[in-house]
Amino acid sequence: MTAPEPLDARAEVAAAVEGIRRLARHVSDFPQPGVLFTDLTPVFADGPALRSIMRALAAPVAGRVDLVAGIDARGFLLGAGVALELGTGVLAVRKKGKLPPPVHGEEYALEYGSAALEVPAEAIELAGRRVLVVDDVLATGGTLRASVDLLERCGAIVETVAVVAEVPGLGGRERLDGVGLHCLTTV
Ligand SMILES: O=P(O)(O)OC[C@H]1O[C@H](OP(=O)(O)OP(=O)(O)O)[C@H](O)[C@@H]1O
Ligand SMILES: Nc1ncnc2[nH]cnc12
Repeated sequence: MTAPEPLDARAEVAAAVEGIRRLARHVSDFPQPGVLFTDLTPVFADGPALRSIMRALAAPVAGRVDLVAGIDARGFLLGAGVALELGTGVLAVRKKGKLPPPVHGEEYALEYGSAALEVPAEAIELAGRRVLVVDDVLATGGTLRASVDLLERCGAIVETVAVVAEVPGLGGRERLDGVGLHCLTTV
């Protein structure tokens, strides 16, 4: 049996979910036919909702991580705020070609295409670091699976993957089998 979350974490999750449900936008056939796109930018533009989200993502791992990894690009909006809540630094996990060499990289497929993510190979010590990975949306799980694999290849210990919203029915949760997943809500 897992220990219950502290009361304040539950309150933050409830406030965050209310903001997400109220403000998230769903757009058909974007960025390509057949995709129902979940746009969280109106949620992040709301001060109280953004604050609740930062706190809700941070609370379960307080004291258990020493680095937050934000995924390019929407995960960047969350990464720095969550890191400030936790008192850690933030790592930008960047799309291919944005970081100077040397880098470690990982290719992946997502709901509407393929891409690659990179982190610095030497400039930041990742071996033994306990990392919280944050992003806005979990869909097929390709992005977060690649992020976890990349960070673990660099010697990091991924404590938890935290996302604001999960798009159900695309296999993302299954793709992250074996990884601690904290998802605030489904959309
Ligand atoms: O679970 P998946 O199928 O991998 O999809 C989820 C990813 O897709 C979106 O990013 P996108 O690649 O569109 O990049 P962006 O943040 O630059 O818009 C989203 O921010 C996640 O990172
Ligand atoms: N349906 C979706 N909505 C928002 N972001 C996504 N990334 C991948 N699939 C997505």
